[in-house]
Amino acid sequence: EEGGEQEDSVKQVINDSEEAPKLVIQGENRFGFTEEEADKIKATEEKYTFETEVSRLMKLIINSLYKTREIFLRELISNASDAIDKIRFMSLTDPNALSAAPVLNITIWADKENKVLTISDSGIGMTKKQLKENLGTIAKSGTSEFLSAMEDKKADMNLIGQFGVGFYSVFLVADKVIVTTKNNEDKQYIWESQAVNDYTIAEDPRGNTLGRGTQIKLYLKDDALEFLEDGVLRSLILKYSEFINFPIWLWTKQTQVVEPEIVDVPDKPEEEKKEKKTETIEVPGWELMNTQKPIWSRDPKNVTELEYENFYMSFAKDNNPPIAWTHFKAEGEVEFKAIVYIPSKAPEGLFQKVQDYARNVKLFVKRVFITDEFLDFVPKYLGFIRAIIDADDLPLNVSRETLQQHRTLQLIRKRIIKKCLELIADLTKDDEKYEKFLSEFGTSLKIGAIEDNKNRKKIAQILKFPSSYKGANSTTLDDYISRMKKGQDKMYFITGGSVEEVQNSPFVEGLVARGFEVLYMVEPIDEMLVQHMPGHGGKMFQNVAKGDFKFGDEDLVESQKLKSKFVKLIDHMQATLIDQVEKIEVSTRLTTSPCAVVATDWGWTGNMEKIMAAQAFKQENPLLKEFYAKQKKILEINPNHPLIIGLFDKAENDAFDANTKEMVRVLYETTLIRSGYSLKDNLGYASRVEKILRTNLGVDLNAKAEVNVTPAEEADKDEEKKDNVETEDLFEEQDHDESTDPTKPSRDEL
Ligand SMILES: Nc1ncnc2c1ncn2[C@@H]1O[C@H](COP(=O)(O)OP(=O)(O)OP(=O)(O)O)[C@@H](O)[C@H]1O
Repeated sequence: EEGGEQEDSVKQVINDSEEAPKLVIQGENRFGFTEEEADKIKATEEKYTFETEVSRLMKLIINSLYKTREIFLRELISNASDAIDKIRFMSLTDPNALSAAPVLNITIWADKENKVLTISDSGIGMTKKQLKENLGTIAKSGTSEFLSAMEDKKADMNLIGQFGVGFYSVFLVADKVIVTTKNNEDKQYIWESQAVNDYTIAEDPRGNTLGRGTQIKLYLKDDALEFLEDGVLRSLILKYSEFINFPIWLWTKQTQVVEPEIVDVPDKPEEEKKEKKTETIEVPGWELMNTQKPIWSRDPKNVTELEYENFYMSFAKDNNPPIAWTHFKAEGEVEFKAIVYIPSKAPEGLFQKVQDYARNVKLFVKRVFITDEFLDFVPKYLGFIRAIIDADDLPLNVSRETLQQHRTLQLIRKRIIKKCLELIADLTKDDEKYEKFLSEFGTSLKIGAIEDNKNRKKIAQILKFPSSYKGANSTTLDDYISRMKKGQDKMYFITGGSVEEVQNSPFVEGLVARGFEVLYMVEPIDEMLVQHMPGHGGKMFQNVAKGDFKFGDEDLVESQKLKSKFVKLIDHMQATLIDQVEKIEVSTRLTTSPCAVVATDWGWTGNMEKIMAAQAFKQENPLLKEFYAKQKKILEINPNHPLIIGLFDKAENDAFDANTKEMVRVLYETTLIRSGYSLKDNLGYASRVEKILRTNLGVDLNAKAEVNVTPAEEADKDEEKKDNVETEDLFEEQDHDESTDPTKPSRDEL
């Protein structure tokens, strides 16, 4: 039988060569099946259709012109390693788990003659049920988004592993794939697919040849034969196996030096004996491709930056190197080694719960992978970190569920959180890096300051905000405090939608004119932050858009005088804005703006109103929302502004007519917009502005635009009927098609 010879030679080399590792080859390495076996498979195989999403994915993969198709190997090696991790974990509590195939390894064999690449592992294998679930459906959520992004060419095939569909990348290079698998709980099965809509599963007529594990045979496409070349394969495996904790063996031809037989003829001179040259011959055999010494167990002094980066990119399945990391050994109460990484980019959907487990922390115990299924190992706000923890003293016989509650793990958790915050604090020393970090994870830190009472102080020290002093760059609160003016006892801030918006806010101008610095809180979360963190470093925050705000340099007598001077105007304005405005005050804080709308102490600022309108709040308590929305506001007028002086004159001269009232309304509404609020009556505002425009242009207030429009024609009833009949025919035709052509999708599927 074809290939049988090769199988023999495989074994021989391993047994005979002194150099050969002690290795039991998992599974059979024959090519194909005997005719009898093939017939048996044909007769017993069951056909299944791929889930729609799998077919969609497959279509994308098959038609992909993706250049780096090599990633299929990364995915297969990673799956093999996961499968071995699983059986090794089981063996901790079940001594018989490994007996069917005690040696844990991954083997890769390129068969040039038959154009087949085989990857085998002695991992956990799959039962028939798991085969169907794992290689026929897509379990993980988020895949749909990946598919849409791929279809719109917005995503990269490289990301495939992050979406739990890495296996299907085999179809980048193969047009037929056969998976043979044996799990301890079931028989050996064969899964086969030619990347169309269906796949088959059959019991293996050869029985259990694997012992335990999975063998994947890729029948390579003609344009993918390079992956059988020794050089190509070798460099790829080296690239992807560096951080795999199990031996990966590649079937290669090794060069061996053969010493010439020296026949000791006594009368020949020594030189002649030496002339006989040594020969080199090529011997096929298994070659170990990785060293499997986990990077975290090495001395940090001997690990290069590049190694740390590559390790991160490999285990986190991230294309970008991390922005920072810390590698440490904890001693004392609890002993463990860990590497904590901060990615350079926030993962997709950081604040949404896409999966049950974040899978961002991998726990090993004495180098044995235990789990990455933790429910919030670190608090959610630190959910972006990636960590590897290898503990020495954790009980291995507890279930994964109770493990998380274990005291030792709780201690580890505390240490990891502390280390994370130290790592971030360390980042602050490098301005450029820290700004980059904040643009990705600044919101996370603020959530931390809100939620993590214990660490709030620490987090507050590393928060940064743009300010009137720093412009769009940002300042820490401590730096802000160091620049506070004499007698200033509060940290001034304003909230809003963007730096540009708040920079021009009427509330900021008076402060900036006096030389005070104002913090710009332009993220929606900031409103919540100041509620939970009322101050820092002994200084309270002060919202400059709130009604009670005072500079401290106000002249009470002067302001009383102004109030009496403007009383008539205030009365007129108050009467005009009776429904919207609680009171009107003569402002001391305005310099360049005519007026400003401020929130009462308990009312919402414009920014808060917008946030609440956009959030789930509307479902929670509509009554409360209405209450806040109806809160009347305070209108401050600038006594020095020409517009206000103009209105003042109208009031004093008893000329506060309907037209003036209309202008007051428009002025108020424009001020609402400038102060960050949204209008309740957009149409009313628009028509008031139009009226002012008309008046200024001297156009008749009631003149209408003249346009000629042709009314649409009435539909012809008879024609319509005919059209419908035609459409029905079309459906009938399709029905007919379906019944004759089984490859076409049914209407339901469509
Ligand atoms: N060599 C294997 N041995 C045992 N099970 C496997 C093997 N390869 C794949 N599987 C099973 O098939 C499932 C799907 O594999 P796939 O690579 O598509 O996604 P994944 O490995 O779950 O996701 P990710 O790539 O994010 O780890 C795996 O979760 C695993 O249960």
